[in-house]
Order: sequence, then structure tokens, then C-alpha cells
Amino acid sequence: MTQQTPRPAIDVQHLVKRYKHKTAVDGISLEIGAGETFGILGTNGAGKTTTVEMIAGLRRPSEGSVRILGLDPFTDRAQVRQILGVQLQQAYLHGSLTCRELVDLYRSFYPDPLSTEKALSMVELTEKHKTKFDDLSGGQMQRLSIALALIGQPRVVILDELTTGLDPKARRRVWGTIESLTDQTVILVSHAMDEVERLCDRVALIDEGRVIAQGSPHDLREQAGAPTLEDAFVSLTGRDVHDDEEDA
Ligand SMILES: Nc1ncnc2c1ncn2[C@@H]1O[C@H](COP(=O)(O)OP(=O)(O)OP(=O)(O)O)[C@@H](O)[C@H]1O
Repeated sequence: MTQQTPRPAIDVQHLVKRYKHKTAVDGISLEIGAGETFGILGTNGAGKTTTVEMIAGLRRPSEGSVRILGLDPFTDRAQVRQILGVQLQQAYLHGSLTCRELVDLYRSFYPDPLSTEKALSMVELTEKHKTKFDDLSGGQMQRLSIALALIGQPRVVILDELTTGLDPKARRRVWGTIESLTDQTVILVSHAMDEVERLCDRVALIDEGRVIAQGSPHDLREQAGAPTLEDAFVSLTGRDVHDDEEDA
């Protein structure tokens, strides 16, 4: 690592993803600094998940490049796995394993993981340690997937729909956990404006696979001349927060 040229922790250049009948991501560039919490906002189908899946190395870009702390998520896969924690919208976990077994399994992937107890207590699943993943409620599954994303104390964390489906108390607890990640670089995909406003230093607003505005939540409100981030979203995209692309 050079000291004189601080590189972005996450450097995304001209990212494109084409499917057969659809360009889901159409030239997205993002430079996210170390320690930043960066929000990705956009309507349903805007290309947010596709973008973060490419950043995480789970989906191959049609064009463009991704570097995480200087590493390519495809060619440096093994190294990236050590520094990256990912919570995706759909958690693909073994349903027959208990919470403790899943936590222990994920701990084994990392050199310096959180303790099993800390990981479970962080998301208030200590009492559920013997419960199989399939027998958890939706919100409990979500909380476990957050713990698994953070278990390796990764330097970079990607969280897709962090608190969707969580009750207000659980949301606030999870926010507190994310706020405590001061050294880590976090990408947060969210539809929840209060969450973005509270947690994110900067935000990219994505529409039809492109970044249409970028800045702090305050900047976006100013750019749009809007009183709230939700109003800014509607004004800048011309759509409602929960609009679907097909409805536009
Ligand atoms: N495997 C795929 N094959 C074809 N099209 C896809 C595929 N995955 C996603 N898409 C399309 O790409 C577009 C972007 O999808 P993506 O899931 O990235 O959107 P999103 O912004 O995360 O939406 P949401 O807010 O609903 O989660 C959508 O039109 C979606 O239908």
C-alpha cells in the first residue's frame, strides 16, 4: 500500500452488466473512501443488487473494473474473501444447521473472527443458538445473515437491504452495530431513507443502471431543493421510492 496516494477502498470504474434483453447496469463508477459508509439508493430494478454483486465478485461484469483495497474480486478471490463481508438480500444458508453451527462455520473462514458468543449476542440470537436456520423467523434469519457478514471483522462490508423486515427495535440495534464500524468501509443498499440519512456519509442515487446523483444526504437534499431525502429521491428520479421500473 502506498502512503502518498490514498486510493479509494472501493474503486468501481465504468461497470456494465448486460443480460440478454436488458442492460441492468449501464456504466457505474464509484470511488468509496476507507472508513466511509456509502449508501446506494434507487427504485426497484434500478440495478443496485447487480452492482453490489459485481463488487462482491459474485457476478461477472460485462465491462468495467472493480478493485477492493486494490484487489480484483475475481482474480484475487481468495484474498478478497478474507477482507470482505457480504450480506445479500437472499441468504443462501444451510437450513438444517443451527445458528451456532453456522456461526462456527463462518468463523472458520477468517483469520481473526469475532467469538461465537459475541456474534450471536450482537444480533440478539444468543437464546436461539440451538435453533436451526430454517426454524428462525424472517427477521431472525436476517439478523443472523448480518452477524455472518460481520463475523470476520472484514475491512469492507456490503449490506443489501440491511434492515428490511426487521421490527423497529431490531432496526435500531442493527443501526448501532453499523455505527460502531468506524474503521470499516461499508456499502449499504437501502430503500429506507431514515436508515440512509442516519448511517451514510455519502449516497449514490441509481436509476436505470446509472448514477444520477451522488453526495452526502445533505448534498442530495440541496441539489434537489427538497426538505427530506425522500423528497429529493422523488424529485431527482421522477419516481416514488417504491415504484417499480415497469410502472415508470
Ligand atoms: N439474472 C438476471 N437475468 C436477467 N435480468 C436480470 C437478472 N438479474 C437482474 N435482472 C434485471 O436487472 C435489473 C436490475 O435488477 P437488480 O436486482 O439489480 O435491481 P435492484 O435495484 O436491486 O432492485 P430491487 O430494489 O427491487 O432489489 C432488473 O430489471 C432485473 O429484472
